Amino acid sequence: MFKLGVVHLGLRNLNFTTKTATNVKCYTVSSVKMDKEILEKAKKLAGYKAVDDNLKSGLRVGIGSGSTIKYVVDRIKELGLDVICVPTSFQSTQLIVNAGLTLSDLSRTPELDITIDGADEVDSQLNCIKGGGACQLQEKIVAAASKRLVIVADFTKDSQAFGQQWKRGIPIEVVPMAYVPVMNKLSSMSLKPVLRMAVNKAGPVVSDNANFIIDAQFESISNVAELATKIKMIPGVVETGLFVNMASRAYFGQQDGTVKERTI
Ligand SMILES: O=C[C@H](O)[C@H](O)[C@H](O)COP(=O)(O)O
Repeated sequence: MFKLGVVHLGLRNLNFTTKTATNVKCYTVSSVKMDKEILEKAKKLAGYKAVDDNLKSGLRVGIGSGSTIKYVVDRIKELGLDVICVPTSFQSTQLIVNAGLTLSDLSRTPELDITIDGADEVDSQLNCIKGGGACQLQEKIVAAASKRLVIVADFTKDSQAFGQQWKRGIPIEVVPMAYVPVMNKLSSMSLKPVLRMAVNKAGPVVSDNANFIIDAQFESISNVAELATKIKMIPGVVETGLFVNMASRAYFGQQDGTVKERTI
């Protein structure tokens, strides 16, 4: 008799089995811990290198959201860089404030030199799937106000084509009263929409903008730009987690302690 379970590693899930038979691979508590340590190290490597290569005092910087961006903020603080920071979520605002960095917003700083942000999956053209933490709306607005978008991620986010690594679908932010018709439209486009449910709260995830999140699972995507436009055109959709032709460079922290860079 096998039992299936999921261990949550930040926004990433690691499937594992427990067993009563001897031929089943079993992830022990220590191997799961090691896996998390490797991922955290890779995130830190990417975050630190992105700051070292791209930031200097005086810049106006969009600060992304998620677990990797923490290391970007840590490095900015460590180097004592005097940058103006515009957040992309409640979490990002807290990171900036707790680090004692200069907090601004798009009303006071509408044009940014650069945004550094995480991603759930990055393809060979640096298109990204974002929104695993439900922050894609503000992230896209801030990235669009920036001259450059730089992605920081661990090696598990690095793909040739979408779906190779990220299995949870495209995060889509919707106005709550529209979620059923939006899900029906997505189904008619051969996507499999799932309303994202909250943990430690009854009911759905509610975004920083008081919207719901639908995760639209897919088999494959032949034209990312076309799909992003089609989804965005559905009434009730506020934003999608498809970031097409926005990023110009990505840093992927590797297991061996190096950082892989991709630039277009
Ligand atoms: O909504 C969340 C954001 O798009 C994150 O940047 C993305 O999910 C990557 O997060 P993490 O750095 O935790 O993998």
